[in-house]
Amino acid sequence: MNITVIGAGSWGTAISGVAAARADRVCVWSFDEDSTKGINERHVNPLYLSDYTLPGNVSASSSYEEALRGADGIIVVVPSPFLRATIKGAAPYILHDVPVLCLTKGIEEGSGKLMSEVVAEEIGNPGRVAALSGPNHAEEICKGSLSAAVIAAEDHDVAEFFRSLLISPEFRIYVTSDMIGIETCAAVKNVIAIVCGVAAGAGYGDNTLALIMTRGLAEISRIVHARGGDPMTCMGLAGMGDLVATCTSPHSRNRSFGVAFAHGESLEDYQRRTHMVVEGAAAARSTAQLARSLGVDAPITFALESSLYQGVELEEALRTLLDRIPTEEFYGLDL
Ligand SMILES: NC(=O)C1=CN([C@@H]2O[C@H](COP(=O)(O)OP(=O)(O)OC[C@H]3O[C@@H](n4cnc5c(N)ncnc54)[C@H](O)[C@@H]3O)[C@@H](O)[C@H]2O)C=CC1
Ligand SMILES: O=C(CO)COP(=O)(O)O
Repeated sequence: MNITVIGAGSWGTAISGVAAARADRVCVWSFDEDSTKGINERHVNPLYLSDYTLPGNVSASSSYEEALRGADGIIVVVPSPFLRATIKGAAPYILHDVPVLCLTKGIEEGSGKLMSEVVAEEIGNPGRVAALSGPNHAEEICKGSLSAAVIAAEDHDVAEFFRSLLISPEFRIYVTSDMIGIETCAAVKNVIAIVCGVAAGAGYGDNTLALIMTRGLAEISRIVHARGGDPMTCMGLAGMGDLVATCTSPHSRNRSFGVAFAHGESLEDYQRRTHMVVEGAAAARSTAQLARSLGVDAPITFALESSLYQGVELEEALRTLLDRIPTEEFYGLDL
């Protein structure tokens, strides 16, 4: 079986190694020529997870045509800001019935579309597109550290195809049909993780962290419900599981950026310094747009959006949050 992974960042590199255990051949499409060269010559991606040696049946290419030739299954894992353009470029080489699994976490700005919806729009035949999410820091997955994820698909056979490709004793994979739920959780938890980082950077304690995570989960649930997903999904791996991992882990780029932002570093400087994506920064804007269009109250997201993009000082954004009068613990959804 031949698998193509589109995207050679940290998660693309780690998932290539996971897929290589069952596939005969894995070919990674990489935007960066240095990654392509490193993987083909030394089985190492010099830009991401550079201390991880990929299995010998993983190769790389910067050509869509070459990377996608003969693919029996495709995994898409490019950061959300580049997803549509990348899939548009790859689409002519993707056959109509090949199953596709989307690992990107985000919401498209402007359209409010989920990542699998963007992929399906560009390649057609939406029933063959699935999504995977969960608490899965690439740094731990590539070391075989015990983890779990959930795959969502409309078509159970598509979910099973990818589950049997990726499952192992170290990587437990559950399935669900709630694509909206898991993909919305995946995008919005990154926003909440930045705010947790901001609070930690500003000197707040663990009670505050728990407060932001819990009210963040309520915010995510309201958006999932309004978008047509199942709020119970928020209690699972893609919801609470990933929220806990991202809001507390030193591996999280979103949390780390929040800490740096509280200390005065700009988003641009942080991304240049780390050359990694901070998905929650893009998601703060796209989630806020989506919440407004759905008429959902999303105060934590609105506060981050205002200080990242509308020139509102961080202290003022936090004060706006704290000035809210606590009322009913749950509102706006049928939990
Ligand atoms: N890193 C992780 O542990 C996890 C990441 N994810 C998600 O996976 C997705 C990919 O993230 P990472 O692999 O972490 O990325 P990364 O931050 O490690 O790397 C950035 C990637 O963007 C690529 N890139 C830069 N400019 C580009 C362009 N113009 N067009 C196309 N690609 C370009 C780079 O080549 C590189 O592959 C994100 O949505 C992220 O939220 C999900 C679970 C775990
Ligand atoms: O989604 C992730 C872990 O599940 C990765 O989170 P960060 O992008 O914050 O590192």
